[in-house]
Amino acid sequence: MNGYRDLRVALLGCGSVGAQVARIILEHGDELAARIGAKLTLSGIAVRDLDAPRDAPLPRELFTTDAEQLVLGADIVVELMGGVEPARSLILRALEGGADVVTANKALIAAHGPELADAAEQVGAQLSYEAAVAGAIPIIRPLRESLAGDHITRVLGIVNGSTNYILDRMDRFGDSAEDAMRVASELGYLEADPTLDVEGYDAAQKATILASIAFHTEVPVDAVYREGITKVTAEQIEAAKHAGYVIKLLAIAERLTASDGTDGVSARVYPALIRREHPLAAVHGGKNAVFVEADAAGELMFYGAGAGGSETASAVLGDLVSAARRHVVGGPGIPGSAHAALPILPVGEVSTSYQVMLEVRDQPGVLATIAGILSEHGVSAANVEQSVSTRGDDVAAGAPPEEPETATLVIGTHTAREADLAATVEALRESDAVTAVVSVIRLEGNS
Ligand SMILES: NC(=O)c1ccc[n+]([C@@H]2O[C@H](COP(=O)([O-])OP(=O)(O)OC[C@H]3O[C@@H](n4cnc5c(N)ncnc54)[C@H](O)[C@@H]3O)[C@@H](O)[C@H]2O)c1
Ligand SMILES: N[C@@H](CCO)C(=O)O
Ligand code: NA
Repeated sequence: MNGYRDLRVALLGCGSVGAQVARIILEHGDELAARIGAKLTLSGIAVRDLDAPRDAPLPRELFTTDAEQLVLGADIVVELMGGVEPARSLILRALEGGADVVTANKALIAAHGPELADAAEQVGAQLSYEAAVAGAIPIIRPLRESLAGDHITRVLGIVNGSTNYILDRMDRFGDSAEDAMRVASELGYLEADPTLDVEGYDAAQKATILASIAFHTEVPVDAVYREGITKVTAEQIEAAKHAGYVIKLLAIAERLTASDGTDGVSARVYPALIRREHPLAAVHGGKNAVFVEADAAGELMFYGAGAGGSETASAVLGDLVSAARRHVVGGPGIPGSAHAALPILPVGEVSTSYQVMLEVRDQPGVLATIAGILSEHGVSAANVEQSVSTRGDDVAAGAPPEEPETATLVIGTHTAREADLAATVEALRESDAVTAVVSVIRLEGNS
């Protein structure tokens, strides 16, 4: 286009997201050039197989299998291959050469974010990764820029679409965990290794990134406490519904004061109860949402598509336009920010409340014993409900009760320190009054 200088964009990877990014650059080149003040020229697309089918019609002459060479001549490198290597080495090479880098690679940023941010800062280049958390949803830039003058206290995210889809099916259609997982798999919602989704690894990577940005602190992914959804049962979902809650897999980043007065950060992922009136409870299907609490702004929620080729490409293009604008107007990239360097506190320091489902001996004195165990640990019950008794079933079946008759109790606690709650559950497990701890789930989202 006349009057505009060219900015050479090297695209690494041409899968679901990469093909859409290339398509948008080619289809909307004129409009993008007008917004940027320079023309984005795709200098090449690094692929593994030159002849593989693509999700968009793209000129074959753009493809190359030589990613290293492609990176060398680029002004901006867009990495959409995924995985740690060779993505990490290629990005380092690009940054060392002064190119700006845009990536959607959550696994890489979670594991090597500080190293890459340092490399970018050394040369005044820009490293951006809006698409790495919650896909299309603008959340990195709002945390980093729009809320830069506020004090963020907590971030609660539904940042894994496939597990949200599974839990939502169980809640809304009464699916068993196995059936919901099978449908999610058939629809292609799960990662190639579904463990990444259902055991919470993907959400933990995103929690690391959210916590690091929100609290200006390096939060290693290994420091994120993590539980997945594989132990969530249809019975738990039913009990939650009955009590006015929904179960969501949450990635939580929170400012905390530990019991010894230390100010720190907690990053954690687990399935938790959320009140059905909470905005996060209305996040259905494979959608994502991030709920942010900040001192001045109050409560904010960012909602939308956490995955999908063109949806994720939207976030990549936003970063690409921002990097390109910087080439036009000059100035260094936005540096990483880890100046607060807060300690990462263990999950035991978190304040939360538990809902515990117990199978107990159905005999006098049991409730008093359980109340005693709670109070010994400084935990108080907010509500206790006896939901089921096996006595009627045994009699109806005419079977002599070989096992002692039992009842199911659901106890909701008031807020307490996680360590005290966990110790309470252990003591309950060991008590003669309790025949089984059926399930334990935390309650989140209260102010
Ligand atoms: N798909 C989504 O909805 C989504 C959402 C958010 C973030 N992301 C992230 O975006 C990135 C890309 O995801 P995707 O869904 O497009 O993956 P994909 O598997 O569809 O595409 C990746 C492509 O990169 C190619 N590739 C891998 N290694 C390569 C190499 N060494 N040289 C050349 N090509 C190579 C693969 O052959 C493949 O075509 C990942 O980091 C992913 O985590 C994806
Ligand atoms: N497996 C991820 C893809 C998007 O990062 C999800 O289910 O949300
Ligand atoms: Na995003």
